[in-house]
Amino acid sequence: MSREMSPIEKAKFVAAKQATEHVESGMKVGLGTGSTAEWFVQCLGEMAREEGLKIKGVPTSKRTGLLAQKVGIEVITLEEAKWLDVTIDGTDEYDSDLTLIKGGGGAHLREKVVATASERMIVIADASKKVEALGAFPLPVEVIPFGLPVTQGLIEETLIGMDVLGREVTLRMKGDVPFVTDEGNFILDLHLKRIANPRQLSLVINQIPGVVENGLFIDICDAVIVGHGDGRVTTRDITDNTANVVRFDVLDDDNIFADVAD
Ligand SMILES: O=C[C@H](O)[C@H](O)[C@H](O)COP(=O)(O)O
Repeated sequence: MSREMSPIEKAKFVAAKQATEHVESGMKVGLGTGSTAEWFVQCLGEMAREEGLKIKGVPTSKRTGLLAQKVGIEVITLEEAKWLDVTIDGTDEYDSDLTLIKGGGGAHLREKVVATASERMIVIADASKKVEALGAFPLPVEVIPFGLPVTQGLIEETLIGMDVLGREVTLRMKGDVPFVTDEGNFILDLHLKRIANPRQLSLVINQIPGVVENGLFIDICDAVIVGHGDGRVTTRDITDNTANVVRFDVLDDDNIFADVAD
């Protein structure tokens, strides 16, 4: 399978494959959204079919829910699960504190709810998602459709006082109409270029009437598993005792991971 992949797809795949090490039968698992998370769901499906893995999955989007059912994963709601052992999800950006920008696929609201209802959140990503400062990727903000121009105006006004490099705010479109989230809301993308203080920005944005949730994930992500185009996987876990130590694993031709450094 991996031989025909582009380097970027291979990077996503190896990160997703490595993340399955954190899943075992009996667990309740949050299933992220996006192209990297889809690899993870596919891997779990394969384990369910070939190794009898039995988990209950809580999808973070309708799209992921459909895929999970298709590959043979039992899907339950968050209400049924109440609490999850782990959530595995992709990201659009992450920094050295494991603060994230998510929502490139418009799913960050449900993703944040699911991740915060989980014992651990593990992010899977290709190496291009690592940034020195967050903000090159536009920050998605989910807003209710009612009074959209008012909410957008308040966000624009608020950004004037914030330490960011760009201040353009655009309504996300799907063709000729606004993109609509699974919760029936719209997305405003904030083109900030560089966010000096993500925590302050997140608090201020979420105070604005009409805003449901922004795409900054702060103090939520516990570990990032980064895949590389050559099959290497780098893990950064801020919750274990070896915090900040990077582990390198190598994917050999038979898809077997072996530690080569600690
Ligand atoms: O709304 C979408 C999610 O936050 C995704 O996890 C994020 O956009 C990353 O997606 P991908 O793995 O396709 O880059």
